[in-house]
Amino acid sequence: MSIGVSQQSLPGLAARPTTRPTRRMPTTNGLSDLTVIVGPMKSGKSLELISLLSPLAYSDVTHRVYQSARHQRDDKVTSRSGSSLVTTKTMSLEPLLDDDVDVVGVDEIHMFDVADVEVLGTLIERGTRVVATGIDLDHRGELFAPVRALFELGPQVVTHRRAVCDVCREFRAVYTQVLDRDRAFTTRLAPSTPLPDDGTFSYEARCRSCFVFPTD
Ligand SMILES: Nc1ncnc2c1ncn2[C@@H]1O[C@H](COP(=O)(O)OP(=O)(O)O)[C@@H](O)[C@H]1O
Ligand SMILES: Cc1cn([C@H]2C[C@H](O)[C@@H](COP(=O)(O)O)O2)c(=O)[nH]c1=O
Repeated sequence: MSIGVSQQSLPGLAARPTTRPTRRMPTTNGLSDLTVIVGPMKSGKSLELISLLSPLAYSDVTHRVYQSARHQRDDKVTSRSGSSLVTTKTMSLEPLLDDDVDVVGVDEIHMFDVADVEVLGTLIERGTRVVATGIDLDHRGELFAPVRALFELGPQVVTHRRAVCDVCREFRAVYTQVLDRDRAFTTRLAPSTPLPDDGTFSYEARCRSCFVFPTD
């Protein structure tokens, strides 16, 4: 025979605390601990970052968006499709360690240093949700060191975006071709060299067949 007895009525059992934990985990639009968005230029990385983070402006979720100050095309995260985010430009992510927000967005992660990615790792351990975007492959077609460091943090969500190849028009561009006066720039610069987008070079999204790899 079973007798239905509520826990509260059992002698000797202390009443359960009804107060909530002090640090409330906010609802963050389904954001994981670390979300990484990569792909060539023009593949919609900024568009996706804006789509994920712009609704937070209407919520109680504390958040900030950073972009490398080495990126000179815009003064904030701006998608070619037109939308943008309020953004702080910075050379280093270290000052983020003095802040405590629920969500951090970082654009142009490939223009930061590996030490900056370590800062993101610390924030994630503290419970901050991080969304980082940038191009994964450099002018040589090789992985940027900070992007590699980001993958080594074990992101819960990785989105690899493709663009339309600016040469053959197939929707399979994974590389970014750097052009110097309309000709493929084939000099092999030092790994992870940030390149300006101020008119010095122009850039095309290209597929594996159309990308010109460095020759020297
Ligand atoms: N070659 C291309 N392939 C895909 N989209 C392109 C291309 N050229 C221009 N666009 C436009 O750019 C938008 C994506 O731009 P953006 O969000 O700034 O990308 P990213 O941040 O990856 O450089 C697309 O939605 C499309 O409107
Ligand atoms: C190929 C390549 C590009 N960059 C720079 C050029 C731009 O400032 C950004 C990418 O801009 P996006 O449209 O927001 O993707 O990166 C670079 O530094 N190094 C490179 O090899």
